[in-house]
Parts: sequence; C-alpha cells; structure tokens
Amino acid sequence: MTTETEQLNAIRERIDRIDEQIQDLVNARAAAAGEVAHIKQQSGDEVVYYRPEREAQVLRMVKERNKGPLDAEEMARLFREIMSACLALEYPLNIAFLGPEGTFTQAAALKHFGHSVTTTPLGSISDVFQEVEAGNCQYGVVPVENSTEGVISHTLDMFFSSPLQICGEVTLRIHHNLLSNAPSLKDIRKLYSHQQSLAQCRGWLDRHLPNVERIAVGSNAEAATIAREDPGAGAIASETAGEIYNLGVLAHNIEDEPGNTTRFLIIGQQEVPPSGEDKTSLLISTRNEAGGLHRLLEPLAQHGVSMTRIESRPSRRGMWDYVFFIDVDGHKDEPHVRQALADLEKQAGMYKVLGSYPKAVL
Ligand SMILES: O=C(O)C(=O)C[C@]1(C(=O)O)C=C[C@@H](O)C=C1
Repeated sequence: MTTETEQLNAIRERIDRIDEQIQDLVNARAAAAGEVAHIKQQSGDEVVYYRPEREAQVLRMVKERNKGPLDAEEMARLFREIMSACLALEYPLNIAFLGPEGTFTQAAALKHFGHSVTTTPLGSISDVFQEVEAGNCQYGVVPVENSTEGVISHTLDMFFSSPLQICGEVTLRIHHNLLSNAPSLKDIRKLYSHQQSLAQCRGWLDRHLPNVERIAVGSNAEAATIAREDPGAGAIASETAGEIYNLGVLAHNIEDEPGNTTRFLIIGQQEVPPSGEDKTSLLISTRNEAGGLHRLLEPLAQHGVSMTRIESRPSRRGMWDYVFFIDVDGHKDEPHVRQALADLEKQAGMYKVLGSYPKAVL
C-alpha cells in the first residue's frame, strides 16, 4: 500500500514534467513571436508591434477551444500574460494611464495589456492624450463610462480635438473599499475620494458615515495619499491602493450596485484592422432642424447596423446644438457598415470616426 507521501510525490513528479513541457512550449511561442517581429521590421514601414485585432482573435480562440477543468476566462487570463511577455520581447510597450499608481485605470491597463508592459501614471485625462500624441507612450488608457454614474464627459470631450484613435476597450468590475489607518469607522472625521466613487457609494455612506464630511479629490489614489498622512481621514479606493499606500481596509465592497462596472478606452495612433467582432465609435452632429437625429440615424437601420450606445453632449457652438457619441456594431471596413457610414456622413453636420476596434474579450 502506498503512503500519502508517496502518492503526493508521484503526482508532483508528473507536475514537474508537465511544467517542463509548458516552459519549453512558452519559449517556443516567444521565439515564434520574435520571428514575427523580424518580419515586421523588414517591411520598411513604421513598425507596429502591438496588434489588437490579432490579440483579440488569439484570446477568443483560447476561450472557444477550452475544455476545462480551468474555466475559459481563467485560461484566457493566463494566455493574456503569455502574449504580453511575447510582445515585450518584440518591443516593450509604455502605457500612459490616469494615475497615480493604484487607480482602477492602472488595473484596467494591466488587464488589457498584461503585466509585461511599463505603465506611466499621469495627472489628468488630457495629459494621457498628450503623452500618446507626442509619442512618449505608445498607448493610453482612460475611463469612459460607469454603469452606475454614466459617462466620463472629460474623456468624450477630448475626442473633439484629438487626432488619436480608439484601439480597444476594456471593462473592469469596480469594488470600492473604505481605507484608513483609523482604528474603526467611528474614528473617521473626513472622507476623501474621486467624486464618481463618492457617488457610487452614496447609499452605504449615508447609512454608515452620515455625519462625516465627504471631500472630492482628483483620484482615489490621491485620496489614499491624504488618508495615509492623517489617521482621522478615510479614503474610498481599491484594495490595491490600500496595499500601495499602506492603509487598512475598514470595510470591503461598499459600492451600492453589486454589478458596478467601468469601461475604459485604449487610445493610440494606429487604425486597427477587423478582428471579426468589432465596434465602431463615432462623433456626429445633426443639422439643427426637426427630426434631425432620426434622419441622421436612418442609414444605420437601412443597412442592418445596430447602434449599441448613444450619448449626447453640448457642442459648445450654440444653445441647442448637440453632438452625439455613437457606438455601432461592426468594423468600418465591413461593407454594410461602410455603406451605412457613407450615407450617415452625408446627413451629418460634423462626422468623425473615433475608431473601429475589437470588442472586449476579457
Ligand atoms: O502576431 C503578431 O503580430 C505578433 O506580434 C505575435 C503576438 C503574440 O504573441 O501572439 C504578439 C503581439 C501582438 O500584439 C500580437 C500577437
């Protein structure tokens, strides 16, 4: 009869042999990515190493063929990291994000690109656009909408004047935590956070900290910095921010909506070819007349293109002049989308394609 130790040793030896094979295969994959890089360099044009459409296809294939016991999402996350390491070998990417360190935007950047990129924190959404436009960072990550609080209008407004393209999207479940070095909730005198996070936790705060002053600051990480200096202060931020800024967690998951999700955009200089499952974002305006918006959107229905989102913003040109941010299903190079957009452009006052990009996979 074998003892438990002998059984464990046998399985662990099997695991060692499997690991060796995985390691050889991952290195073979990295070498293949190196060959791809070599061919890209020979093409003569400006070399684009990061290929969002190919990455989306690779991750979708991983999910489709997955047989378990690991679930498809988990397997895709592992491949996300393998591909991230392969790309870093070809060319190390530098990603600008709305900082400081420890914001949800940084978590979104790492979820999208994997952990083998360098992330550069910047002070504002416009700084992120500027660094990418200047070429100091190849891509940028900015928040664009939250399921409870709606759009982040500053990001949308940047697209009026920026030449950058949307190259991708990533969504992140947002969990808020009450961080502080105070011994308990009743010792908190002031509470700091980004205005969106304060809004997303309003119900919980009304119940648990009704008399504590709420102070909006530039980011959750900035709030954590303040709370680190002042034990009478609390901050609403992520658990990661708690670790980075050395703060205790007095309450977990205090967001009012359990499904609280934020969507982020990846911005860059490149146009992304079709991946098979894409979205197109547009900025358009109607001529200022009755039924204008209805007429403007008619070509979408005529060509069977579904609109998945519409957001209106004042154009700042006149009292009643609005522009619309629209997302449609499909890539601008697919024939039915191309025809719909050509007809729409004829009706529109302002018309700008912000980018066609793969739908979020992870
Ligand atoms: O297929 C490519 O173009 C590659 O560079 C390879 C690879 C990969 O590791 O699979 C790496 C980086 C790109 O963003 C896409 C895919």
